Amino acid sequence: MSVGFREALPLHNNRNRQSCAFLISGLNMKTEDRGGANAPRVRIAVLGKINVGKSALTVRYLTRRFIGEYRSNTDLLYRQTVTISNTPVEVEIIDVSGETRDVFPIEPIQWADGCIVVYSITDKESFHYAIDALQKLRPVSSAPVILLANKADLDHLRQVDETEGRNIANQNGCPFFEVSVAENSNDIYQAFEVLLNESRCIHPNNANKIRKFSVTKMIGTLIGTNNKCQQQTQGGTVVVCQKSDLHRNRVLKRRQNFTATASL
Ligand SMILES: Nc1nc2c(ncn2[C@@H]2O[C@H](COP(=O)(O)OP(=O)(O)OP(=O)(O)O)[C@@H](O)[C@H]2O)c(=O)[nH]1
Repeated sequence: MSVGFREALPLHNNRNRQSCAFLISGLNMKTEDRGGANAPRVRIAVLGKINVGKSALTVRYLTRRFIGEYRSNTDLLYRQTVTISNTPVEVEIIDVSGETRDVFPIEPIQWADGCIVVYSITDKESFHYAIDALQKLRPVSSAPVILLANKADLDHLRQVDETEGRNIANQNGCPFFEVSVAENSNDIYQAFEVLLNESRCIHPNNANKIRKFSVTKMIGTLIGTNNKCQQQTQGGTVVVCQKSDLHRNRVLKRRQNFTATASL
């Protein structure tokens, strides 16, 4: 069950409202290995408490695969080109680690054109974390935000009702999605589409040079132990950077000791 930006736009951003509605009505997005020259770039930050499924969500969206067992303790930057309404868009997604976060992650939020705040329906604390994040976001960023409840497949362990999540989203003027990354909910893709469309509407001229990627190799990077700063592949990239790079290159910082096992 989800609420789209068309409903949320009046509370959220009046600029480009008509064009956003047009784009949303024509949702047709798929991940691609490459895009055209001068594709616009949209940057997304994925926030949330530890263990809510931020990494699994990001990888699911980019690869259609579910990362089942892994651990991570730093932020990751993913790059991929997707097609939205027949237009290639270079997407950068920062997966903000919840593990070592003792202060609110302002840097990735200010870097991003749009934010996804994630909580787990099985973890009430993660819901409170998400509420707190939504409140702290607004003073530091005007970027579009969506609230995403994950692990809907674990209904028997549910601690947060869907209506609670939707009410908080409504109060904050943002779309709400309840999904199961493990089960490949269609709402996962709709959530990204809605956010990317809205973010692109706000930043229509952020054209950048295109990169080429390989999703398969990106997964290899996730599973492997390569610590190079950047893994450029045929279809996708995972970037490992230092925090100090954030201001210099508008590229995000990153984590170590990342191990993963991909399952389809
Ligand atoms: N049952 C179920 N498990 C999930 C789902 N999404 C993620 N998981 C599991 O939840 C655990 C945490 O997922 P991660 O993606 O590492 O969570 P995270 O928020 O990125 O965690 P940090 O990076 O440590 O902040 C993993 O064991 C995943 O397999 C889901 O939709 N359903």
